[in-house]
Amino acid sequence: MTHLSVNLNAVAMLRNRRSVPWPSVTGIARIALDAGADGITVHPRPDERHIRRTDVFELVTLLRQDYPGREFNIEGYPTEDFLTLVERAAPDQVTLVPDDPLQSTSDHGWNIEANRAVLTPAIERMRQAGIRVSLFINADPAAPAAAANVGADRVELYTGPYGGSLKPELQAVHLEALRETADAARAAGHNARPGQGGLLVNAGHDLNLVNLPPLKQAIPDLAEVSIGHAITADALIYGMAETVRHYKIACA
Ligand SMILES: CC(=O)[C@@H](O)[C@H](O)COP(=O)(O)O
Ligand SMILES: NCC(=O)COP(=O)(O)O
Repeated sequence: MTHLSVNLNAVAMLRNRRSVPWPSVTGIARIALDAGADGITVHPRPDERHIRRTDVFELVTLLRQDYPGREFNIEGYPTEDFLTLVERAAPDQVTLVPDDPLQSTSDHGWNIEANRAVLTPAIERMRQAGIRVSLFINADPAAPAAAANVGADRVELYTGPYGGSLKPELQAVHLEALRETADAARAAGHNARPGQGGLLVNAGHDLNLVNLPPLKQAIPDLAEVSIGHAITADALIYGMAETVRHYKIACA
């Protein structure tokens, strides 16, 4: 089974249109968790355009008090501010993403070799705090070995090119590259940490109910998907609880 982590960025963005506290980010999180979501993901950006620092702490309190065992995943670029926020919130997982603060959304994974000096101490610091580290990577079979070498526990496949491509033949090419990268991750983990198992693989960006099943078929041992944009869009039609139940079936 693949874990479903519901990303609440888009819910926070809707709330932030006005100076009122609704839709409530923690309220929607509760509905998603009651419907069976395995975890919650947020990507607090420096300008707080959607998730605010206060949301991070309210969500961690909600999860720890009322949903023990469900996972909290925080995504972001490893600035000092971000790493301090993550240490204070103590999520289960941090996903390091190479986003420029001005970027409108995530559109690529790490060039790990070129960013070794940024990543190695950040990963070590997060692991010292007892937080699992995942690195956001492109569909590139060389990336998982590099991720294992800088100490990451997992990789998250950037699925934007796959999820966003509307031509089936192009989508098939992207899917094959994702499959090859997941194969490389299993091998990379074994090589970097003999006896401790492969590097687990997460995936996210522009996944939805149509493109998730073929991804699951290509990568049956996919550990986790984090999905926000499509879940929020589907929730406008079906409601959050019903939408989460549909995605849980796709993750089974
Ligand atoms: C890291 C990642 O894949 C992103 O999907 C991100 O969480 C989305 O960020 P925005 O919601 O700000 O577009
Ligand atoms: N890590 C990807 C994520 O959290 C959500 O991406 P999207 O579904 O909003 O594109």
